[in-house]
Amino acid sequence: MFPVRVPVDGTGGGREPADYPAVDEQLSGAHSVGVMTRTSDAPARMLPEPPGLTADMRARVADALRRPAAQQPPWPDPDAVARASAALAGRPSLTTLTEVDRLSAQLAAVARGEAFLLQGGDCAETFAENTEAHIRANVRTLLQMAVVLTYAAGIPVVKVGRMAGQFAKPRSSPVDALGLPVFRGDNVNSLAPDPAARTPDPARMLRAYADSGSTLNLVRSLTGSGMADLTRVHDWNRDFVRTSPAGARYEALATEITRSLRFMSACGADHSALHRTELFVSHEALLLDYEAAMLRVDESGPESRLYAASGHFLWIGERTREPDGAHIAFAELVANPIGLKIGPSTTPQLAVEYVERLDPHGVPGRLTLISRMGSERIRDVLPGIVEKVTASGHQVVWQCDPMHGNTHEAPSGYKTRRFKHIVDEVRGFFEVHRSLGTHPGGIHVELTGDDVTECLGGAQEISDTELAGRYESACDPRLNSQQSLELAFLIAEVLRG
Ligand SMILES: O=C[C@H](O)[C@H](O)COP(=O)(O)O
Ligand SMILES: C=C(OP(=O)(O)O)C(=O)O
Repeated sequence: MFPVRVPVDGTGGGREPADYPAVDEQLSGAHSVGVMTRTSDAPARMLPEPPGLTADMRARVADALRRPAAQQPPWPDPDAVARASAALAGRPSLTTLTEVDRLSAQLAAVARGEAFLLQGGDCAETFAENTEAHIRANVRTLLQMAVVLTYAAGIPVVKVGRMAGQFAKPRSSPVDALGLPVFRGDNVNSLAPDPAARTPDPARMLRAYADSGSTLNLVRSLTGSGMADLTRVHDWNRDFVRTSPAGARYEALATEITRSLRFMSACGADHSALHRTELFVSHEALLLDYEAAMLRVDESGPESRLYAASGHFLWIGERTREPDGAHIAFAELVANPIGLKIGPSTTPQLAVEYVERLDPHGVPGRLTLISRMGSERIRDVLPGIVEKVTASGHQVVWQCDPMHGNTHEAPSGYKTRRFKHIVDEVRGFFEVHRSLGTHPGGIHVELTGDDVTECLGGAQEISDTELAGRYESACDPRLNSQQSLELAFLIAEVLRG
């Protein structure tokens, strides 16, 4: 057993790191089954260990989880958390280390400048929206974008969905505009504006696990079969070009892709890669009770390896990247490739510290630095970081999240983002890398294949008064399917110079 201490921070209850007892103190009684230890003022829960955990792993996990953790829910009933964690720990892994290693190899290629990373999906997945239609639409949009980018970049595109686990959200305030406890994602509480529904309920973690499993099942099936067929995906893009108000601009590129596909077909090229693909899944490693319960040990190789079986790629968010905190320490533990969001307050020195911590062995692609600076800051802040990290010798993946630094409140009261700011941040990202001779490795976007009205502008010219029409995000505004495709075509133009 190892203890999980989940302190709450300013957004959930307020405890100082100094309040946490030393790990040895927490470990007392650690080996009795089902134990929950408590100190006078804070609960320490005991988690069942994954089979195969070595003594060294146990010590490192315990060390990580005793650290202060921001953005954790104020669970009202620690016993219920312990029960949910124990149930999760006994469930099958959602992902295998073989899959995770395959993604790592592909990210190494991105870090070397030989591939491009496309990552996208909902801001927050929800149980209600976890339908076949929604998942299909998101997968389809990612595949459509990937075809355009692959053609324009002339290198493979590694595809990663924000899906099958993106159920926990960090928030700016512990209460919402109604004075209710804020919605923290469906694996914590419910979006319904009701005090009971907003009370954190650990049983939701089991539902999140089950929903992640069913999403993954569909994703594996869709991408392994007809849906990923290149000709079919390109036909959808031709529909976009035909129907989008911006279509004329992209017609020439779409026609070039059509010709290339015809050429390949005429040559008899019928490689399986033209008919299927692999879409990996990712989420923010935010909710430590869930992530710790989903740790698994893979004993198939010469050495046992600890990995997060909740997804393929996990990232640490802007609000939880405290260097001495639990989230960074958790990321250090696992064999999965890791992403780290870096906002405009990140200094080059701090970026290098993160890189040394999270990529101690200098493995290309082990770490993806996801800049989310905002369109106004990226050209000033990113160059110093790229220069210093490059000089450190580590080969990271440089990825641009053009969403999170460009959020504002519209006069209508909706949280939104302007398409032109999103495009401008992506352009800034490419400019910075071009001027430094480094590889602009990829993009990370909140999107949906549904026809929502959450971001302003784009060729559809969504206006403030239209936001209310289909504003369906449970948290932040996403690009809709047309805006996503438009972004892909615009990036294709940039890639082709
Ligand atoms: O997705 C990112 C964050 O969870 C989100 O921007 C926080 O939103 P808030 O400021 O409404 O809490
Ligand atoms: C919370 C997120 O982003 P950030 O940590 O960059 O704010 C997110 O990508 O869901």
